[in-house]
Amino acid sequence: MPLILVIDDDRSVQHLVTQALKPLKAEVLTAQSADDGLAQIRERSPEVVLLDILLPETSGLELYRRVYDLDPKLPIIFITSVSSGETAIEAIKLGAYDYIHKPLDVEQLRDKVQQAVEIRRLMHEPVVLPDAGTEPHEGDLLVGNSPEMMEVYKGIGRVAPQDVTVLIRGESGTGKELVARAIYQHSRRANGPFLAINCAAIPEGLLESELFGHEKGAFSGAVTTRIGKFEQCDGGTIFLDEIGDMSPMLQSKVLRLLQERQFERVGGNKTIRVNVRIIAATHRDLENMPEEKFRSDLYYRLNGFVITLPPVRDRGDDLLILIDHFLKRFNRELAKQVQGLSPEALNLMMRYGWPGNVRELQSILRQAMLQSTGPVLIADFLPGDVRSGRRRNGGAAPEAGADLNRFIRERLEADSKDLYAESIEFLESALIRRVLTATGGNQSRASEILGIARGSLRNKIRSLGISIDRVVSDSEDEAD
Ligand SMILES: Nc1ncnc2c1ncn2[C@@H]1O[C@H](COP(=O)(O)OP(=O)(O)OP(=O)(O)O)[C@@H](O)[C@H]1O
Repeated sequence: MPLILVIDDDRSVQHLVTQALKPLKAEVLTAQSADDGLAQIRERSPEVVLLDILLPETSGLELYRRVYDLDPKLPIIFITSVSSGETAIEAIKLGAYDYIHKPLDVEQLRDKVQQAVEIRRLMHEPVVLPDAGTEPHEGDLLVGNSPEMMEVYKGIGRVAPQDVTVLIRGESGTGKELVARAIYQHSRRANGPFLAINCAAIPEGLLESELFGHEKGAFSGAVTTRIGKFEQCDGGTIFLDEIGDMSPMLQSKVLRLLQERQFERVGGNKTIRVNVRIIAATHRDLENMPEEKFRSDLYYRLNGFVITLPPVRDRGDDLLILIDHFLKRFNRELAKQVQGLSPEALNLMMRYGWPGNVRELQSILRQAMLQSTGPVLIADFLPGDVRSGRRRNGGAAPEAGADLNRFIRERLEADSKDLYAESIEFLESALIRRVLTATGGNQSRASEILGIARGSLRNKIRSLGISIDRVVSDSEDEAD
């Protein structure tokens, strides 16, 4: 339950905030003076503070500085009136999270508080890299020790202390946000601010102003100047999630920021210089997007350091480790005593393609555990998609990327008598599909890469029953 503190001498504001935040199931603390507010911050450690900018005796800005000294990463939302708008801008420049005008709009208040709670979680909740199998007492553990995940941990370790831009790639739910947080927390900017923007979630027209701010009167509705996230995050780290969904016009503004560290607010002509580290993420295949969708110069600029998260179906036995990890966690959280999965349930989980990756695994296990009554989780509690053995992610991809170990294990369980030939065929099929995906179905290019004659590639494609159209359309689906 989030803990929110309101510091305002006006009891009607305290009451309104308490009522407004009820749907968030938040506990709301109230303070009428600066001293009371500071005392509660020390004693109760709220997650977000709503602070009246016009407090009697102390100015809100002065109190902000004192709160900042106590906890520089505590998100503060100022409650302002139109007449105190300039002070609010000042506060944002000093690093306050946001501000909201009186009379308070309940929906807007709820949204801002929710976002602030999330930002606090991203900044404070530690991401722990695996270390000799110990489970941390707090925070999120990055689970898995497949070679692909080892590369990810190595990448985080290598890039975090360097002050460079990072691009995190991977399908939805593979842990890109977790990796971004880990980089931030292990960086030299760990004590500075961290802000996250999902570029796909904000309408195109609003994103520019959200990121770069705007001047008063820049467009109808711009009644006051607004400080954008880049300016607010000066000295810190910004996580641009789903950067592949950003419009080309904004891409060029981001490119300039990366190259020259400067920009102008919307409708402004004053050049503003900032020092922000960008961590970007995408599930899209940026290099194969047409120029009018994603600028290649930005792609090359972002591509300096890339961390690629593999899909769960390509992580081999990591799936078992992830299942074990979430079983333990949900046993704790849901007060259950599930010890494991029945062989049938486990087999179905291993065969499933996990298109939603770790996030989907988490939610399926949680749902199943909520329903389970005994110590063993049986297949009946798994959703239809998993039970039906459908792979849901387009047919070719799991086969192309599937794990050899898992294949061998399944064939051993099936008591195969031709495992050598079956495994070679499996490998050949996966390899050829993968290379054809990379070349967009171009067989000449694929035969060059593979180092085999075009004729023998054609024969293999035929004998292995590979459909070029299918491979290409599946790779396009993945990019969508
Ligand atoms: N290796 C991992 N170990 C433990 N938990 C993980 C791992 N990877 C992801 N998770 C968990 O899975 C969920 C999804 O992760 P996250 O939000 O980082 O994915 P994402 O790639 O950013 O997703 P999207 O592209 O949809 O935004 C989170 O709850 C995260 O904590």
